[in-house]
Amino acid sequence: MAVSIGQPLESTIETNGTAYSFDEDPPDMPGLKKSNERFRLPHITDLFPDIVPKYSTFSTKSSCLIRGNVQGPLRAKELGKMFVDDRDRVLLKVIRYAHASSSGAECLNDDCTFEHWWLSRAGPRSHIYFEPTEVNAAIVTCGGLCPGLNDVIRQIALTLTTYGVTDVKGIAYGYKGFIDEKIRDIDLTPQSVATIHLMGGSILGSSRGNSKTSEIVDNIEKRGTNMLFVIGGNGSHAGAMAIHQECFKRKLKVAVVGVPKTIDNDILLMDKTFGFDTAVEEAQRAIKAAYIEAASAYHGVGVVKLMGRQSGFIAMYASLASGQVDCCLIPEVHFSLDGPNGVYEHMKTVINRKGHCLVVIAEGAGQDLVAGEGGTDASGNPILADIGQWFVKQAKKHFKEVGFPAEFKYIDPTYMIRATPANASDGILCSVLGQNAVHAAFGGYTGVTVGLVNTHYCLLPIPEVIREARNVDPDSRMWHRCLTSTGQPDFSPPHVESN
Ligand SMILES: Nc1ncnc2c1ncn2[C@@H]1O[C@H](COP(=O)(O)OP(=O)(O)OP(=O)(O)O)[C@@H](O)[C@H]1O
Ligand SMILES: O=P(O)(O)OC[C@H]1O[C@](O)(CO)[C@@H](O)[C@@H]1O
Ligand SMILES: [Mg+2]
Repeated sequence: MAVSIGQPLESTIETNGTAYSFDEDPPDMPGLKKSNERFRLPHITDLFPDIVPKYSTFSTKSSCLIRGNVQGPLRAKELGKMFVDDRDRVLLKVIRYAHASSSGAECLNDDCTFEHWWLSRAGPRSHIYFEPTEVNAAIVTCGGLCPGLNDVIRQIALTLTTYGVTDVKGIAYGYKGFIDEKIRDIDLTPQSVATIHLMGGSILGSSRGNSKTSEIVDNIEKRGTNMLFVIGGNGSHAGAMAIHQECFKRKLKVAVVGVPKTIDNDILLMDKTFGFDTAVEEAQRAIKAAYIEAASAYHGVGVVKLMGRQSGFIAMYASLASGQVDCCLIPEVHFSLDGPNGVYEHMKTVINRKGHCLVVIAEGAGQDLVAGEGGTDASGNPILADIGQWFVKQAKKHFKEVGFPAEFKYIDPTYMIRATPANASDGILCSVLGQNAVHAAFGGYTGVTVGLVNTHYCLLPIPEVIREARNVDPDSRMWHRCLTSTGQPDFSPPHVESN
C-alpha cells in the first residue's frame, strides 16, 4: 500500500526512512524503494527498538526550553511547520540528459534513462530519542584545517543548548584527544563559543593519525558520551563510521554524526563543503597579486599554487572567478609541458599576445611528472612533491634554453588560505550544517552526515559520501567553462596507440 506524504504531526511516529510501507513505489516517487535501501540511515532504534521517543524540546517559537510533555499533540497545530518529517525527501539529481554524450552526463545507458534517487531531508524532528538533560555531547575536529571549523563547533554547541543540553565537551587535537590522557577536554558553553567564529582554525585543534577505534570507543564508554559530532574529511568520516559500528557492536546508545570538512571540496554527492567558498575567495588575493607582479614585469609570469590534493576544485573555481588566469593545471587532467600542445607553448603564445601570463596550479597536479617525496602522512594520505616550485624551476630552465626571456613570480598562499575565518556564505553553510547535525542526533540518527544537495540540506549515510574522493570531471560543463575562460588548449600528452 502506498502511503502519501504530508500526514499531520499527530500521526504515529515515523522514523528512519522505513516509514513508507509499500509494495511498490508511490506514483509520484519512482525509485523510492531502492533509494531507501541505498540511502538508508542507521537509527538508534535499529539497536533499541523499544525506545519511546518524546516530543522535542526544540522550538523556534519559544524563548525558553519546552520541557516535559507540554509540547504534546495539542500544540502540534500551533507549532505548525517547524519540524521536518522523517519521510520528506530531496532529489539527488535534477538533470535529465537526452544522451550519454551530453556534457557532464552520467548515464546507465545510451538513452540516459532518468533515475530518481531520494535523500532524507535534514532538520528538527517532532520527536527526539535522547533526554536533553542526559546528553553528554562531544565535538572533535580532525584532519587539515579549513575555514569555518569554529563556526560549526559554535553552532553545534549553541543548538545543543537550545535543546536543553548542558554537558558539551570539545575533544582537543582530533581523535588523539580520546586516546592521549595528557590531552585535556575543552568545556563548550554558550559563553565560551560566543565569538570563536571570528577566528580561523579550530579552537579544539586538530590532528592526523592516531585513531584506534576500539580505544576511542573505550574512552567514549568511560566518559559516558552519547552524542559525538565529528567535523572532518573523508578520513575522519571513515573513523566516525567505525566508531558508530563499534558502539552498535557494544550496544551503546551513542549517536555519531559527521559534518563534512574539506577545503578541497572532495566529498561525494554534495553541492559544496564548507570552507571551499572562502578558499576560492581568499585565493583571489594571491592570484591578483601574481597578476599585478606579472603584468608589471617584461614577459612576466605569475604562478600561484593552490590546495587540492586529488581534486582541483579550488584551482578551477579560483581561476574562473579571477578571469585573469591563462592556464589552470589540476590533478584530474594530465598535461605535458613540452611540445606544440604543451604548457610552455601556450605560455609563450599568451606572453607574445599580452606581454605576461598567469598560471594556477593545484598541489596535486602533475604528480606523474615530478619525482614524488613518497610515503604517507600519519593518516595514510600520500605526501605530495611540491609541484609549484618544481614547475617554476623547470619553466625557468626551459625558457632560458630556448632563449625566450621571462620573469617568474611564484606565490604559495596555501596555508594562509586555510587559516582564514569563513566568509559570509560559508558562515551560513557552517551554521546550518552544525544545527542539522544536532537535529540528526536528537532524531536518533547515527552513522550519518549532513550536506547540501541540490541546494537542500540532507542526511546521508556516511559510506555513500566517502566511497572515493570527489573529483573534477574533465567532461563537465564547469571544467569546460574554466577552459573557455583561460583559453588554454588540451595539454594532454598525445595518445599513443599500443600494438
Ligand atoms: N579508514 C579509516 N578508519 C578509521 N579512522 C580513519 C580512517 N582514515 C583516517 N582515519 C582517521 O581520521 C582522522 C583524519 O583523517 P585524515 O588526516 O585523512 O583527514 P581527513 O578527515 O580526511 O581530512 P583532510 O581532508 O584534511 O585530509 C585521523 O585521525 C585518521 O587516523
Ligand atoms: O599540511 P597538512 O595538514 O598535511 O594538509 C595538507 C592537505 O590538507 C588539505 O588542505 C585537505 O585538508 C589538502 O588540500 C592538503 O593536501
Ligand atoms: Mg582526507
